[in-house]
Amino acid sequence: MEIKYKELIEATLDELYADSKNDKFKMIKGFAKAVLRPMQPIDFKEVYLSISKEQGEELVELITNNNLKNIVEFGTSFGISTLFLAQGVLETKGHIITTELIASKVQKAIQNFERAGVRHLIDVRIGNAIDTLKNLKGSIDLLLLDGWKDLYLPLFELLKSNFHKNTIIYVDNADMKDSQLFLQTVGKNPEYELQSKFGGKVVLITTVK
Ligand SMILES: C[S@@+](CC[C@H](N)C(=O)[O-])C[C@H]1O[C@@H](n2cnc3c(N)ncnc32)[C@H](O)[C@@H]1O
Repeated sequence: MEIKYKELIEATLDELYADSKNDKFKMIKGFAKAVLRPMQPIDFKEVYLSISKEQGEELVELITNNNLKNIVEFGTSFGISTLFLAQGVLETKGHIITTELIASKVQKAIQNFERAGVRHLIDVRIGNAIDTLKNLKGSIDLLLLDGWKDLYLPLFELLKSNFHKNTIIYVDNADMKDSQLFLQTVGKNPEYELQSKFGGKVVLITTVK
């Protein structure tokens, strides 16, 4: 990766991680809004909810070690995970489609991609992932699932025809209830293999070879 990109991405990530230190307080506000009704993404419009730095660094390795080029991400938030994906595809000469429901988050994510010098690698889609990823053309090498967990199964079904025998599906927050239901369903299919990482926080789904 050119030094120019490496420095810009790392500087942007450092700033974003520093800012995300306030997530805990902002999350309490989000939970408070959801006392009398189910939680909604808008309740967390100020919150990063990002993957950890260790996860991000491992994602970069996953992309470069497996030469993954066509990447789709569900759940952009402010773009932390997308910036790690960008580090990977700078090496493999790939590109990223990422999608986020909350327009204000998308605006900030785009600013972050511009600051990091990688906007040209990222197709950012605003709206419900079920709509924005409908009729997706081309194959997917890596699908990162990191949005609302009840959509993991419908999105997996929607995008299944874009998978190939080496596609990797990265499931974040795999230990949450809805993710577990999704993984139980996929795990029943003998075509797929599940590998747990980060103490069960992440599961990688691959095709049995
Ligand atoms: C856990 S956060 C993503 C964090 C991000 N991947 C990172 O590591 O920086 C989940 C995001 O998914 C978004 N989201 C929830 N439901 C969605 C939907 N139906 N379509 C698109 N995005 C959605 C939320 O607004 C939230 O920003």
